[in-house]
Amino acid sequence: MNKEIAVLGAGSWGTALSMVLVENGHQVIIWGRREDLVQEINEQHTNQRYLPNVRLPEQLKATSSLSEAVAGKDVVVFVVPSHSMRTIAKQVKKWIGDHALVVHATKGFEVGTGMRMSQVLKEELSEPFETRIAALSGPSHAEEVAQKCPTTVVVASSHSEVAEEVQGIFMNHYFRVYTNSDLIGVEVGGSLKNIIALAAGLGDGLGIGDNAKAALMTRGLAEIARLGTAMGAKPLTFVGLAGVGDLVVTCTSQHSRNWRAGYMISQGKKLDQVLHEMGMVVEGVQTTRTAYSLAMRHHVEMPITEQLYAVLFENKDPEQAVEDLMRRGRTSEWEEIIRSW
Ligand SMILES: NC(=O)C1=CN([C@@H]2O[C@H](COP(=O)(O)OP(=O)(O)OC[C@H]3O[C@@H](n4cnc5c(N)ncnc54)[C@H](O)[C@@H]3O)[C@@H](O)[C@H]2O)C=CC1
Ligand SMILES: O=C(CO)COP(=O)(O)O
Repeated sequence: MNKEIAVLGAGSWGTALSMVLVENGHQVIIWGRREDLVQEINEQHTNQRYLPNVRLPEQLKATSSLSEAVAGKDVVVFVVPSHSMRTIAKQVKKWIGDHALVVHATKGFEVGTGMRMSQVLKEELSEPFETRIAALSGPSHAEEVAQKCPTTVVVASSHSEVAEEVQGIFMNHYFRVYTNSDLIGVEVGGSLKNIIALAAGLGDGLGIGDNAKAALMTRGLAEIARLGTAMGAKPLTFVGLAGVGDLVVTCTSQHSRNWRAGYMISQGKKLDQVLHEMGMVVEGVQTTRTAYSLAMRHHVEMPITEQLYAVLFENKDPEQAVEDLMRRGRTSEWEEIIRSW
């Protein structure tokens, strides 16, 4: 059945997801902060800054009013950067109808608390949304979804009927949606892969080779799974779309902002300059900070994250970071993961 849907966040991902939803016959309104962007979407049917050279469907409406966006909607999709999730949730809670489904497609944790996005939403929206929150994640660059390239994602909720309802709303012939009951694993996998993508971009820029990149991805997955399981995730989730799937695409795609940020740092650019030049959200930077402290809180080793933290925030020489990773003490490949099962 067709739904009335609000998409909050008119960046690349919010715009691409809105296109999917319009394609599926839903009535979609996208909320953006900037009036000029809202006007561009409504009048030119483009979003040149965040999704260049894409023609948006004329049925897609945009607004800069949060109340207009969410009031009376069947589904509210949050696609704002993680740093603004709580503020936006606080602002909209008085307008979201009691019957609405809440979905988020954001990859990251709340800075300071280390909370997952569904936890932030639960805390802000409270009853009666406790059971009606789902997370959408997986290997899905907005640029390719907007071109209708075959894409698979996963929607997770602790309530299977919620995940299945969201699956039905988003799924179509080029956007295949799987369900998963492991909300923690899906959110943690989608967030932590950005750290490894940054490291992969750095490694590629330093020219450390394909063997090293395969090592970063594989050992990266091991540390993602280690922290994830310590946080309550199911290990199998990390070999699924929100784990290895998203890790592969983000470490290898030309579209990845996290990979590009790592590459630019390897060329000697300072972090501030990289973020300024990118002009888009690079979630992996703050996620590195958060994962670094979550690893301490949960007493798990995350050697790649620790080295990236030192490069990003303590001015460590990236080549030294690679050397230090290679000189770590001997260990067994599966020891820690098996211990955490
Ligand atoms: N771009 C992609 O291919 C994908 C992105 N994501 C995730 O989606 C989330 C959003 O990313 P994108 O749309 O790519 O970002 P983007 O960089 O393309 O756009 C960011 C949007 O957020 C808005 N924004 C920035 N600060 C804000 C604030 N304080 N309050 C409200 N809005 C604010 C900007 O105006 C802009 O509309 C991120 O967590 C990202 O990791 C997930 C899957 C794919
Ligand atoms: O999460 C993404 C693809 O699945 C987008 O990654 P970037 O933010 O690195 O572009």
